[in-house]
Amino acid sequence: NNNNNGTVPTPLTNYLDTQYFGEISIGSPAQMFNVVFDTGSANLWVPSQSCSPFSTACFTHNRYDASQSWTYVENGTGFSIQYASGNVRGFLSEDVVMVGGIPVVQVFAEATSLSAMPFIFAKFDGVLGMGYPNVAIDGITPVFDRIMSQHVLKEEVFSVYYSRDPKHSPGGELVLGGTDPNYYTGNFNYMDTREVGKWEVIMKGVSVGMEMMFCAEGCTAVIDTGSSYITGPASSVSGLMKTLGAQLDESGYKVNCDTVKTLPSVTFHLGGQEYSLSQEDYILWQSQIEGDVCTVTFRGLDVPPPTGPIWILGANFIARYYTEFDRRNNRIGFATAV
Ligand SMILES: CC(C)(C)OC(=O)N[C@@H]1CNC[C@H](C(=O)N(Cc2cccc(Cl)c2Cl)C2CC2)C1
Repeated sequence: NNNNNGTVPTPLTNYLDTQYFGEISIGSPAQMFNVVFDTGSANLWVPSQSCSPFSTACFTHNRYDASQSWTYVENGTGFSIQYASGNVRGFLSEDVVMVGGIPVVQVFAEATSLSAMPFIFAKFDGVLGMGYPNVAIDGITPVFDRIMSQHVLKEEVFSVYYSRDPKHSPGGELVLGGTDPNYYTGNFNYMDTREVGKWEVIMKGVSVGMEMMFCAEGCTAVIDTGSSYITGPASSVSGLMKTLGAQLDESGYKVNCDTVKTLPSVTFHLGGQEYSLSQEDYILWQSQIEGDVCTVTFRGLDVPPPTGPIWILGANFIARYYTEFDRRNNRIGFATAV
């Protein structure tokens, strides 16, 4: 619903503070899909009606049926994405995609095979990449670029609000064309992207409490709306966890819930500003039968050069800092989220 001031809001659902997704439609008549708006990638894919019966992850999600859409255009080019955590394979199709009520004729991928890991845990059906065209696989023009070329947006930016409380409604909001003052306070602090073509910035350090501990000589931080957590080089994260007294077990780093209130804040030095996360921002506190479990929402991930070493600031960072992605000026802005 383009409320005529050139900004288009899409409400997001928050699933356990780890998955934030919104609804789009593909085809005529509209076939609905829940997608993650992912700044770390630049392709749109959804499960296909023709996915293999052995792909469990496919059958537990909404699937696109080309035969039911009269605006479908065949393409058939092969498609595959290799994620760190799994892979997606399929073929390209073209149809009308509606995002926030804006129609675009879009080339997207019909996924015919989805690796069970991690997609059986996905509450969303697919991914709508909000990255730059040069990140797009098969050189497909991304959705946001197709929307920008329609000149319907007030500004060539999009903004993301992620709620921190799964009971809060809405669980989040994507705004195309501007920002939503209902979800942030104070001013935006902007920093240029490290290079044109990726939603990443130069980070000047990571401190724990008052002590600068990592990335003191500078490193790269990817601002990734499609990642649940914060990841950093495995050696740095394990050093950080030792400082927090966290133990690594099969499902991540855990701390004793009794110690949570004494934990130090972790601060990311970006663009001349300090962005701190306190313990309630980076601890996932789950009350379970056998007692409370407190997970530290940081993960070690070694991304090989030339891309890495990098830190990835995901949903738990964005939930604290409302984020504006500015394609006009190739910069990212942060304001304190409400
Ligand atoms: C190189 C290239 C392939 C472009 O890299 C990427 O696409 N990199 C993507 C960067 N953003 C996060 C993406 C991701 O990890 N998932 C999986 C995921 C994330 C959170 C929770 C769940 Cl359940 C899942 Cl399945 C996609 C859903 C966004 C990978």
